[in-house]
Amino acid sequence: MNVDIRSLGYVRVESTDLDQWRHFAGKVLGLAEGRGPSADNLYYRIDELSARLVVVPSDRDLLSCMGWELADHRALSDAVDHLKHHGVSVESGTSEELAERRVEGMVRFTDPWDNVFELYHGATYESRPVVTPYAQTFVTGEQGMGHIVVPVTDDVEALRFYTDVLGFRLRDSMRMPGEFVGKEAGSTVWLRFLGCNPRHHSLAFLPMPNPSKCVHIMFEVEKLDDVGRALERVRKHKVPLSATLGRHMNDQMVSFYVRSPGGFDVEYGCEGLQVDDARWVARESTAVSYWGHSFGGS
Ligand SMILES: Cc1ccc(O)c(O)c1CC[C@@H]1C(=O)CC[C@]2(C)C(=O)CC[C@@H]12
Ligand SMILES: [Fe+2]
Repeated sequence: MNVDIRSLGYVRVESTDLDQWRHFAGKVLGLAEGRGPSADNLYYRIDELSARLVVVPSDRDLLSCMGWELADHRALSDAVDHLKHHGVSVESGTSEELAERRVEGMVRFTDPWDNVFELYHGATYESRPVVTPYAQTFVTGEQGMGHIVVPVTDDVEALRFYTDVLGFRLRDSMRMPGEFVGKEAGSTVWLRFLGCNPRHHSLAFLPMPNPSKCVHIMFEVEKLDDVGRALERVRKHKVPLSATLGRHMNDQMVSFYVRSPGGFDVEYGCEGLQVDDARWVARESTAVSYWGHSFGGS
């Protein structure tokens, strides 16, 4: 009886302006627009899975939920037992929700900071190869769709919840001055990076509230040239750059950050580190990046 999450599977976003998302996801990020069960939503593919990013019409712009993939129905029922044992209230996906997500089974719960997690199994995948608008290949497979950084308010409890209750493994930590996140001067808070597969981190948390309910989501492409070409599209379409190109210290990813229509950032990178749990040692990185990643300056 445990939670055995295999990867970040999908992200659902609420949007007041789907045209803006269509432009951003298709023309800037270069995701492949697909079709899905509802004509009202936007569905994006980056690999064989039917949809990785889904944009749903709403009266607000924010992250709706994250979908985390489990191996099968047995893994999902073990996860539910474990969550209930830890006092988490879990609701089952309705038949409409399963049909919309094209998964066989799904449950939903919120963490103590109102982040919405969906655990699912049995997603559909497509026979036709994905054709992305700029011919880039996304790094997915057992590493999942990428990573996501969510806001929390208690970094100590968040580490306990995501590791002991959700089964993520600690991969790296970064100390931040409390002032930076509105806490007392001289205090320290932790930014933690957590994994569930060979990707260095699939989930991270920042101890600072965020109205969009997400700090960023990250997509990884195979080639540096595809990161550079995406950066040129960002400039061409005058999308606000949140951080310049740089190489992170902990996962060694070369990436940049852009502001999405959801109010959170999208990180777009390549060359992310893969780790082996049997040998990995979680340490404390002492810088955001080896070079670059100037936040708030382009
Ligand atoms: C430090 C780091 C390592 C690997 C990553 O994939 C990654 O996104 C980060 C940066 C995390 C973080 C952020 O996204 C929001 C703005 C933050 C809090 C900073 O101002 C420093 C670290 C940044
Ligand atoms: Fe990131």
